[in-house]
Amino acid sequence: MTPVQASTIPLLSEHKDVVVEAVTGSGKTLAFVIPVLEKVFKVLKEENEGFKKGHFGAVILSPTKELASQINTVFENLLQYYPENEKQIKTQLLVGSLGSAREDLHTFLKEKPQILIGTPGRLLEFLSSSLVKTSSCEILILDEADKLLDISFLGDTQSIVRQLPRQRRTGLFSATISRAGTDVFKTGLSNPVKITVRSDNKQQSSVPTSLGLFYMVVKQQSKFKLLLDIMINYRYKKVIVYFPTCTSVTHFYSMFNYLLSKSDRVEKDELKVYSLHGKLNAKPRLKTLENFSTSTSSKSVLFTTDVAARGLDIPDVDLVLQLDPPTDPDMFPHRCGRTGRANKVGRAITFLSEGREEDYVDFMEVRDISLKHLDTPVLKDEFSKWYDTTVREWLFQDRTRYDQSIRSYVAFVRYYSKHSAGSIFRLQSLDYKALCEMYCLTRIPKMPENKYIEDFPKDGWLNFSIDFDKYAYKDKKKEEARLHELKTEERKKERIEKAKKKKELAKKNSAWSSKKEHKDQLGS
Ligand SMILES: Nc1ncnc2c1ncn2[C@@H]1O[C@H](COP(=O)(O)OP(=O)(O)OP(=O)(O)O)[C@@H](O)[C@H]1O
Repeated sequence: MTPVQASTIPLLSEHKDVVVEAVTGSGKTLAFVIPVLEKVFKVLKEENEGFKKGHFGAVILSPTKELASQINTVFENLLQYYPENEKQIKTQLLVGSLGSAREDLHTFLKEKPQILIGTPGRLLEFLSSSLVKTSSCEILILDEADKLLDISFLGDTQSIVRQLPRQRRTGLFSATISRAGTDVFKTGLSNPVKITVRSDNKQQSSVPTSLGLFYMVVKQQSKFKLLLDIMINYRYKKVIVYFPTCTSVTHFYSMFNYLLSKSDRVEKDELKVYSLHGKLNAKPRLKTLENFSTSTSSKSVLFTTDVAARGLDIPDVDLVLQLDPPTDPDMFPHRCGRTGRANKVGRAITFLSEGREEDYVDFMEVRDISLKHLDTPVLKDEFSKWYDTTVREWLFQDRTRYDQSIRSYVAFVRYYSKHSAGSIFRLQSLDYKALCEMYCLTRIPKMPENKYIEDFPKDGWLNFSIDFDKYAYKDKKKEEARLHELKTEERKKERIEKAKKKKELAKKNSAWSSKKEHKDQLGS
């Protein structure tokens, strides 16, 4: 057993509620999976009939579908070794958009699972059915409990807690549970034992010693270029890259694939890219995660957002790279903790934009997270030129890409304004022109934040311009609509121009005729 398992399993299996804080990758999942199995096993042994129809014995709550699915897999892996002659223990995964709530209910009544694993929204919907009886529930687990108790989930989590019997065990788990403060008691804990497992390095509170935390100071416009350079030139095998928003994942995923296809420094299929974010449906999300986890390419990289920051246990990730720090500093150790798990060595590198963002290092130090400086690799001129040309080539192939760039840029500015460390990540200090360059924009989009831009270029145009009238969509229907709109616009302009000319002429004529009239009057 790992230390957290050795401390937690005996307590939770017996009669204690627990609040467990242990570094990322320290084995918290098995620390609750085993007690849950023991509790269910006891009921099956002691009561001949087992659980009555519509009843279940345990609930495990997780903030994301991916994590819920992973926990379900850990149960399934263990249950493979469960004796066949015993009454079978079954689990059911309850997460939104995998199937309908009705289908979930149907499966529950048919399969009679004793352990329910799900996300708060779907679980709440499920429990609201009169066919589901909660009175036999023996144990409730909140994995990533501080997240489940934050503002986004608290309402649902508490509604679930209220529906379960008071006489039950409760276990709260997270690498950052302290952040939840006294909110932990909103889960109906009774006399809990707090278990804390820190890293050997006393200075790091929530990440293990095997995980090296680094930062690089990078020019805003070079971030993605640098990422590509690192992916091509360094020997990392499995990498997770955190992007600020869902739109930026989509945008850079497409761009990255194009750059790879055009690069003569990467063999075909040598480097495989995956994308995962919260705006994708549950099925493709889970599939992507599985494909990335089992990828056999010599290098694999997952572009994602905070949706894949907590709890995910993907084997052999050796680098986590953050293009920008998360808006919530509590997310930082979770993102980094996707590598350096279970005593394996891992590295997490965070890009900080040159200037004020460098203060983030001291800010994290106060939170017991020490980041070491790494020299930023120098990009070769030849590579840089190739990158710029290839990116423009990609951009001009389809106008949709430009629209996407604008959306990503705007979403980034919104994201930036949400940083809880507002004195470091200031909208006033953002280098908007460099940001436009990174997001492949030739013109600064109209936004209220433009007031912070010194030397605002004429009409917002940056170093190169595009003839937007000729910039086409690849999609035929979209292009037809654009051309139609363009024509309508041209006609409208012509009409306005004509009307203007007519008015001017009328004015001229009236001036002339009134002058003539005046002269005539003088003459007479
Ligand atoms: N007793 C053990 N011996 C060896 N490996 C273990 C043991 N317990 C767990 N592991 C492995 O350690 C890895 C990390 O475990 P787990 O995902 O439970 O970590 P965690 O503490 O929940 O991390 P996080 O805070 O990121 O959610 C897993 O791959 C798991 O299989």
